[in-house]
Amino acid sequence: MEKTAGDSVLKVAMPKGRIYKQASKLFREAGLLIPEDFDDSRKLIIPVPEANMEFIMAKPVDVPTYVEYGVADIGIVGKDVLMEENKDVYELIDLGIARCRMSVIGLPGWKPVMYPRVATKYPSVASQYFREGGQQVEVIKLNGSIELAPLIGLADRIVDMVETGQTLKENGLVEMETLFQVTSRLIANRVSYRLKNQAIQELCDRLGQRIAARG
Ligand SMILES: Nc1ncnc2c1ncn2[C@@H]1O[C@H](COP(=O)(O)OP(=O)(O)OP(=O)(O)O)[C@@H](O)[C@H]1O
Ligand SMILES: O=P(O)(O)OC[C@H]1O[C@H](OP(=O)(O)OP(=O)(O)O)[C@H](O)[C@@H]1O
Repeated sequence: MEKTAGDSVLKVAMPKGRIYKQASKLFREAGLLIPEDFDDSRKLIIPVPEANMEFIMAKPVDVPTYVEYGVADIGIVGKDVLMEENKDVYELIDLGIARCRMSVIGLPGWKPVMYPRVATKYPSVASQYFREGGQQVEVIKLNGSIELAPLIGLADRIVDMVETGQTLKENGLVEMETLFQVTSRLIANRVSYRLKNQAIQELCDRLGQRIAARG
C-alpha cells in the first residue's frame, strides 16, 4: 500500500490482552492522553486524537504482520512473537514491559531420549534452538495450555513462557533451560519510519525518558 507524508495520524498496532494494560500505562506515564474508558472496550479501532494516534487493537501474534504491511506505522509486540514471526520491520526500543522468559520445560527426572517430541506455540524459535544445540527433535505446534503436553504424554518437553512460575508449580513441571528473556518492543514499518520520522522519533524519546525514569 502506498504511503504519503500526508497520513499524519500515527497508526499503532496495539496487542489486546496482557500487554495492552502495561503499554497504555506506559504511554500515559509518558504524557500521552490515552482515554481510560477504552481499556475494557470491544472497539477494534480506537481514535486517540489528543495524541494524534489511532490504535488498531490486534491479536498479539498479528502485530508484526500489520506493521510489515504498513497498515500500522508502529506496533507493540513481545520479543517472543518478534523472534517467531521474523517479519521485515524495525525494532526501535525495548519498552521493558510484560517481562517473562522463554524456557525449555519438562517433568522432573525426565531422561534424555534419541528423538524427543517438543510441544510449543513457537515452532520456529524451538526448532532453531534445538538445531543450534545439535539436538534432533520433533516439534509439535500447539496453540495454548502447552503445559498439558508432557502431563498427558503428547511431548517429552515443551518450550513456553514462564513469568511467575505458578503454572509450572501447579502442574509439577520444572524449568530446564532458559532460551532468552522477553519484554515488549516498539517496532516500526520501514517506510513509515522514514515518512513519519519526526512523530515516531518524538514518541521514542518520550517513552525512552519514561523507561529510564522507571529504572
Ligand atoms: N505469563 C506470560 N505468558 C505468556 N506471555 C506473556 C506472559 N507474560 C508476558 N507475556 C507477553 O505477553 C504476550 C502474550 O499476551 P497475551 O497472553 O495477551 O496473548 P496471547 O497468548 O496471544 O493471547 P491468547 O491467550 O488470547 O491467545 C507474549 O507474547 C509475551 O510477550
Ligand atoms: O509463569 P506463569 O506466571 O504461570 O505464566 C506462564 C503461563 O502463562 C501463559 O499461558 P496463558 O495464560 O497465556 O495461557 P495459554 O498458553 O493457555 O493461552 C504461558 O503459556 C504459561 O502457561
